[in-house]
Amino acid sequence: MKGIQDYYPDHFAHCYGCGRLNEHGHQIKTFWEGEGTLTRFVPKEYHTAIPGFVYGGLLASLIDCHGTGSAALALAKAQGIELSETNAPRCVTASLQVKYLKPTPIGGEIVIKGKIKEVGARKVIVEAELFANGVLCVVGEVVSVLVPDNFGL
Ligand SMILES: CCCCCCCCCCCCCC(=O)SCCNC(=O)CCNC(=O)[C@H](O)C(C)(C)COP(=O)(O)OP(=O)(O)OC[C@H]1O[C@@H](n2cnc3c(N)ncnc32)[C@H](O)[C@@H]1OP(=O)(O)O
Repeated sequence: MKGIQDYYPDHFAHCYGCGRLNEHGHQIKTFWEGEGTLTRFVPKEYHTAIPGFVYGGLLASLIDCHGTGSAALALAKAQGIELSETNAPRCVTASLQVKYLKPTPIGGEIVIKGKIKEVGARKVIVEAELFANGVLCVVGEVVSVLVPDNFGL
């Protein structure tokens, strides 16, 4: 199953967190799950803060790119955009807030769930919850803004 990131134009697909063309990056995929969004990620041993627990910066980056992916999904839905390899909205992070509620263990899958709080013409606010082994460890809020398709070209 494809994530929204599989539809980003190539020139927007190099992000360290979510770019499918960044061989060194996380390459996360974000999907709709009901009215919410979903991203899964399995941390490696080297994503360590202290042995056994995930580095917080990695968790922030997962919430960041889950937020921009969720925002792109929400804009596509709100604006009736049919996703294709040359046609997907692309959002950039304007603001990222993260609260670490509990240490996040390494070992097993992380699940990030997103709730679309607000969708405007260009701005989307996404609330995120990050779970490890079913336990809520981190919450966040991402403000994303649509970038023009020719940005950087
Ligand atoms: C380095 C990457 C650069 C971009 C690459 C794009 C390619 C994709 C790559 C993907 C990488 C993936 C992830 C990464 O790592 S992205 C890397 C980290 N992010 C950045 O470098 C973004 C840098 N900032 C900007 O480029 C501009 O400031 C943006 C584009 C964000 C807005 O400037 P722009 O002039 O376009 O917009 P606007 O002023 O008309 O405002 C529009 C709406 O947004 C609201 N708002 C604005 N700022 C904030 C804020 N801080 N908090 C809350 N809200 C904010 C504003 O009130 C308004 O709301 P409303 O009044 O409509 O309700």
